[in-house]
Amino acid sequence: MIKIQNLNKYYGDVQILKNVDMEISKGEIFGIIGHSGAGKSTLLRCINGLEDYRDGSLTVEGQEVKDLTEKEIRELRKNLGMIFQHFSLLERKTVFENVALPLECFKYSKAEIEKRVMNLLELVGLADKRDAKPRNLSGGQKQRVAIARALALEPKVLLCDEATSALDPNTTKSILALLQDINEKMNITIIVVTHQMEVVKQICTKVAVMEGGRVLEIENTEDLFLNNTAGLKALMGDEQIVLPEGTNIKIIFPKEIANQNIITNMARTLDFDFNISYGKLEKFREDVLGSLIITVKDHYANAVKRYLDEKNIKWEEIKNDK
Ligand SMILES: Nc1ncnc2c1ncn2[C@@H]1O[C@H](COP(=O)(O)OP(=O)(O)OP(=O)(O)O)[C@@H](O)[C@H]1O
Repeated sequence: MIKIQNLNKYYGDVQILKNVDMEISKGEIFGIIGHSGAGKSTLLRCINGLEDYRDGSLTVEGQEVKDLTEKEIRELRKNLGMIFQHFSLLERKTVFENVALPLECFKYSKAEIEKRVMNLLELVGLADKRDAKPRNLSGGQKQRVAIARALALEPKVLLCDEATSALDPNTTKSILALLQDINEKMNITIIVVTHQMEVVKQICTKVAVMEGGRVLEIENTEDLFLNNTAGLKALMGDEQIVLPEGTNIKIIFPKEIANQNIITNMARTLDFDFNISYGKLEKFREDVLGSLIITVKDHYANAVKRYLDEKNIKWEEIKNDK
C-alpha cells in the first residue's frame, strides 16, 4: 500500500531523513516510534505530499508522491485522513460543522453531509454533542471529533501524528480502542507516529523504530518486546545488570510459557542454586512476556542450557566484564 525506498529529505543542507526504507501493508496498524527530532512527523508529511523529498521513492498505491500534479495531490489527501496532537478543530464551528468541513470542500449535497456526519458522530460516540463547540469538550472528545472529520471522505489510510500525546492515560486508552475499532470495522490502514511505547504496545501490529532520521529496525510489535531488540534498547535504554561472577543466562519468555514455573522446575530437576540478576516482565495486551537473567556457577551452565534447549525455551548467554 505504501512503499518507501531509500528516501532522503533535506532542510537546506541538513539531512533530516536518511535512507529510509519501509513498507506498510493494507489493513495494518503501523507504528513509527522514536525520540523527539527523529524525523517521524517529517516522514508522515512526505507521505501525504506536504513535504517533498530529494531522492528515493515513496509510493502510495503505486503512485510516486513527488511526481503527482496539484490535482492528484488533492485526490491523494482525500485518501489519507490525518489527526494531530492538538486536534486542529475550528473553535467557532460546532462539532457537526467541523466534521462537515471536508465534505463541503468537496461539494457533497446537504442530505449526504447530514447522513455521513451523523453516522461518523455515532461511530465516535458523540452524536449528542453535534451542536457543541469544541471549547465545551474534553481533550478526548475533541480528538474524537477530529477522528470523525478525518474519516469524512472515506480515506484508505489514517495518519495519526502524536494523536494521544496531549491526553491522560485513560483517555489515551479509549482513543486507541476507537482507532482499533475503526481499523477492524472499516479496514482502514492506520499509521501511528508516537514517542509513547504504550501506544505501540496497545495497538500496533508492526513498528518502525527511528532515530536521527534513520530507521533502526522494523519489527512485529510482539517481537520487539520479546527479543528486547537493539531498537527497543535505543528507545528505552538498556539497564540490564549482570553479576561479575558465574555464567549469566538470559531466559526469554514468550507468551505461551510466561506463566509456567520454568525456573523453579529447572532448579528442582537439576538441583542447583542460582541468582536472579535481572528481570523484566512486560504486560503485552492480554499476556505477560519478557526475560529474566539468572546467574549460575560456571560448571552448571551447560546443564542449564541443555535443559532450556530440551524445553524449547529461548536463551542467550550474557557476557559479564570479568
Ligand atoms: N521546516 C523545518 N525546517 C528545518 N528543520 C526542520 C523543519 N521541520 C523539522 N525540522 C527538523 O527536522 C528534524 C526532525 O523533525 P520531526 O518533527 O520530523 O521529528 P519528530 O521525530 O516528529 O519529533 P517531534 O515528535 O519532536 O516532532 C528535527 O531536527 C527538526 O528540528
